[in-house]
Amino acid sequence: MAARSAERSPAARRRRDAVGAVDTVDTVVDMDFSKGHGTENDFVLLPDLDVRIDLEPARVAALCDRRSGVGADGILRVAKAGALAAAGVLETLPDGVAEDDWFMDYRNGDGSVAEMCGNGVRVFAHYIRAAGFERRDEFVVGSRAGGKPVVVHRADADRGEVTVDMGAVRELGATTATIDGRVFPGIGIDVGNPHLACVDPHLTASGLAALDLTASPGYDPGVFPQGVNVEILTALDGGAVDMRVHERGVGETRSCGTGTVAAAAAALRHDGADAGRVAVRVPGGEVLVRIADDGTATLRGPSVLVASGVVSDSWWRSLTPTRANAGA
Ligand SMILES: N[C@@H](CCC[C@H](N)C(=O)O)C(=O)O
Repeated sequence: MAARSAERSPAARRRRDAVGAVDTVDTVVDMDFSKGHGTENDFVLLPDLDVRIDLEPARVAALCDRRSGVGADGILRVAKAGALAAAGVLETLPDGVAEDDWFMDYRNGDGSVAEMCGNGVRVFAHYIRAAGFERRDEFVVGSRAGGKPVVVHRADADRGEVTVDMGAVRELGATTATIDGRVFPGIGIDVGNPHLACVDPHLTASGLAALDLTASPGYDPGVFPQGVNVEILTALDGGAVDMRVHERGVGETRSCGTGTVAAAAAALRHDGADAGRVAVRVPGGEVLVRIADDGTATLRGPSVLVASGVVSDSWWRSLTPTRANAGA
């Protein structure tokens, strides 16, 4: 997966040096953060317009830890795409992303980088509006999977509602997932990041709720060499499905935006349709997915900003003694 190896590449370092950009190691003091969620898929948002925060994996994991950190499924660094490229965080600007576009620099809770996060884009867009960084209702949020146009329907201090143009939904073919000791047929789906969506027509909402998703589902690494997010769902009934998800780099989460798009595509395909509108119920709420005839999708749903604060500078520096505390 290109996005994972693009961090701090020699080419990116050369460009950063050429433009005299700041290094991202420990030049930030007392980091501001906000905490938000989209259907209970929760994130720590780090406004970092000058790209000074060193988001090395161990620090991301520590910040996301639910007992010893702030606690979240992932981190959303808030910056402009051009600033991230200048700092060497992005090697190149992804398709459809301009230097002046906002960029959601997403990290999973285990510190790994992922190409895209559908709920993250919704919360990111709500946050930059609520925080006053952006005034428009329609703009592009960059991700490693390309530019994602958003429409902000509502952006109050705490509540938001956002539609994301998720772009192309690409089927990767039939495969299986092993969940809770059972093998489920499913299809691989690329929504910018990899998914394996399994529709089980015999599954009821209560049967779905009873499945044990604590262990990582089994999958074919030949089909998903970079790992995969696995969705298990009921068949379409009255335009809606129930879904649970086990996310790559996180574990079970209460919602996954890209996962709901993959689930909607799989549910429609199971019904013999290519396009349509699907309400996807997840443990953390409900979102609406529309898949168009041209194979692109939109995702609409709520966003909530619940808190803001400051990360202790001494705690943050204590996380990486070899770098942050060198000489201290
Ligand atoms: N929760 C996200 C997806 C986050 C990335 C995923 N875990 C991966 O590694 O691909 C969403 O809302 O889409």
